[in-house]
Amino acid sequence: MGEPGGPAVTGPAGDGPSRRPPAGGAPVPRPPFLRVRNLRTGYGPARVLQGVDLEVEEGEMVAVLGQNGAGKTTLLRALSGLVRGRGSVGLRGTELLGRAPEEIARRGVGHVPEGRGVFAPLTVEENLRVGAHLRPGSELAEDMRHVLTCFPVLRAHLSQPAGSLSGGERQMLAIGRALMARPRLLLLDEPSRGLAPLATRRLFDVLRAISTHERVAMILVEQKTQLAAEFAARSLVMESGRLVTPGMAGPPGDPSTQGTRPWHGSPPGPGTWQGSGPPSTPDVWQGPGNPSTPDVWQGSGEVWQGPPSGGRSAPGRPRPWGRSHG
Ligand SMILES: Nc1ncnc2c1ncn2[C@@H]1O[C@H](COP(=O)(O)OP(=O)(O)OP(=O)(O)O)[C@@H](O)[C@H]1O
Repeated sequence: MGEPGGPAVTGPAGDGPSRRPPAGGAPVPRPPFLRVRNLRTGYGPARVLQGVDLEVEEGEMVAVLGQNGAGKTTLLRALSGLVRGRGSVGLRGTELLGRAPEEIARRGVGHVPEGRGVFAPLTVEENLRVGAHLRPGSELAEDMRHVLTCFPVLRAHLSQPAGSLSGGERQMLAIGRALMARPRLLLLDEPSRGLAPLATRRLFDVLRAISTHERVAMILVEQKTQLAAEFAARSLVMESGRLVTPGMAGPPGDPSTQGTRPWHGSPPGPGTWQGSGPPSTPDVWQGPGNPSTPDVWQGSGEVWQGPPSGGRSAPGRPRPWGRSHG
């Protein structure tokens, strides 16, 4: 069951990274397009997600990698409301947890599940129309044109049953059907499954173009890790029910986050925290030892040693801890 009374997600939706500053003041950071906090869920007594934290910006493609059974599919299901979660999932400032899957879809979340889910007896065109059932009819022709521009190969098969398509064509149809709903966030579960490397590259090219030019955020669950990492703006790994960034060091003494990022919580002692990332995807470091007064470190591709000996460090101001190595 979701937690409607969970942490409030506030702030207006919009395009830029920050709101207009109050007269004479610094810009107020806008909440990220998607902000997931401490998301937990499972199946019956089995806990799968143990506290996922994730932020995705508008138009950003994030790859989620990890071992079989790590919980990647479960994460996508929780985000689209197919399994109930606890914690917080904020989309453009609106809490999604506790809402029905159809309402989440209506709010702009498209989910392409694993396995090329298409309606095999329906034609390609009928499948696409089904995808548009949440949208006004007058836009259907325009959306259809758009999808066929993204996946021109489907045009030749419009009146053919979807069940007769090749694996790659079915995958394109499944994604095309999701696009018909004009999602702002697209959840893609192993879209490359069964595709040859060249076909995967072509598909990822199309996805990246959609994310870049139409500002559709994407969470791409993939087993083809290298290729996914090449196309995505960021890669995260599902580990022990949490999302971590490969190659980043957490606070020493915390085995659950050792060598990983992001990390939230009180550090057990001075150590090294490594962060990186473009300014549009700030890294948050909370501490030291007092979660109520978080320090915010905004990533700049540098590596900083910490934690600070005390006090807060605002972005752009000198930090009380030094740069260690780059
Ligand atoms: N419907 C379900 N009922 C019970 N357990 C489930 C269900 N779906 C998944 N699980 C279990 O939840 C855990 C996570 O599964 P999930 O499918 O999310 O992993 P995954 O990372 O996507 O794996 P893969 O890469 O193999 O697809 C696994 O242990 C799996 O057996």
